[in-house]
Amino acid sequence: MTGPAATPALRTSGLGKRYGGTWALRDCSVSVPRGRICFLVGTNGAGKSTLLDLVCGIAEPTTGTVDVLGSPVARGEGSRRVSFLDQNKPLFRSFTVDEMMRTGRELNPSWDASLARRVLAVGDIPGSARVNTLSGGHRGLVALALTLGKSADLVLLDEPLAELDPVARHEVLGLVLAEAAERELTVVISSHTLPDMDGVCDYLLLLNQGRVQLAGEPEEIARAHRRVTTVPGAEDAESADTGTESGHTVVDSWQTGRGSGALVRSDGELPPDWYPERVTAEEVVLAHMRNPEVAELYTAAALGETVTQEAEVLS
Ligand SMILES: Nc1ncnc2c1ncn2[C@@H]1O[C@H](COP(=O)(O)OP(=O)(O)OP(=O)(O)O)[C@@H](O)[C@H]1O
Repeated sequence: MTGPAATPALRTSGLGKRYGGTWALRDCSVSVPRGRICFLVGTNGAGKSTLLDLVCGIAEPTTGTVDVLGSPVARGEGSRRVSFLDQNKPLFRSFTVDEMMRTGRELNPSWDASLARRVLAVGDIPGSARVNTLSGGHRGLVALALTLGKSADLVLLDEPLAELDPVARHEVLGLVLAEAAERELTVVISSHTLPDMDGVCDYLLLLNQGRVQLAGEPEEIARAHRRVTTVPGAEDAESADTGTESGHTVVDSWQTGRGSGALVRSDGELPPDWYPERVTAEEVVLAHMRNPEVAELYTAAALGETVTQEAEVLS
């Protein structure tokens, strides 16, 4: 594919951010195609907010570049095509909800009042309510209404669901999904709630200690892994040879009552006395979160221009 549709929504190349002596993000080279709902996951301090700050130009990279919808991002240069919901959900607290929405409309020529209203309706939030009288979850919905109302092509949401109850979370994700289906909207959602990915997420970015560890379509990533169990006397999954020569990598392993278990990345045959089962993307993410030393894995669509030599690529 060539032309604008082939231009990724987001592309980073060798992107890094150092604060003092600490790299918050390092060697990040990934591509997110347009029209995806991408979950950005990782343990606390993994670099998720740092990546979002770099993508929307709030922070300046120490190394590398970011391109959004084919154009390079420069620090402080907000784009009408990108909308960002900060983790702290900044709002004018003395404004009413209606006044906040009016501000959104005045600042954004392509303001989508209907979408903003639908987000507020999730919490039944009255327009006359003052922001400082709302609950944390409802303030989050007001901030989300402002972010989605901007009608941007790339929406970055930093932990938008954290304070929402499960029903509201489900409804908000439904709205995002419907909006993405209707136009070629790309949404990057930073989240710690892995079950929320199910049925919504069609792209996954896992950061671990400031590095990309998994990137691409969750089904492909899940298909590249197996949960194996062994019985007493079989080759122990915990101490098995791993690496490219053996055709599989043990990502995580544990002892069971009768043998051992492991989550393995495999592109070859497994030992005959290992019993493999399919896994979900959520299980794969959890296993990698616990094991930051495991090499990166990219699907073909996620591959940036430069990746480290150890990285594995699914074709
Ligand atoms: N302004 C800053 N000054 C110094 N260090 C920072 C700054 N911002 C982030 N960091 C550090 O960078 C690392 C990554 O932080 P970041 O906020 O990006 O992580 P995160 O994945 O969003 O975490 P969480 O899930 O807890 O929100 C952390 O070690 C953090 O302490």
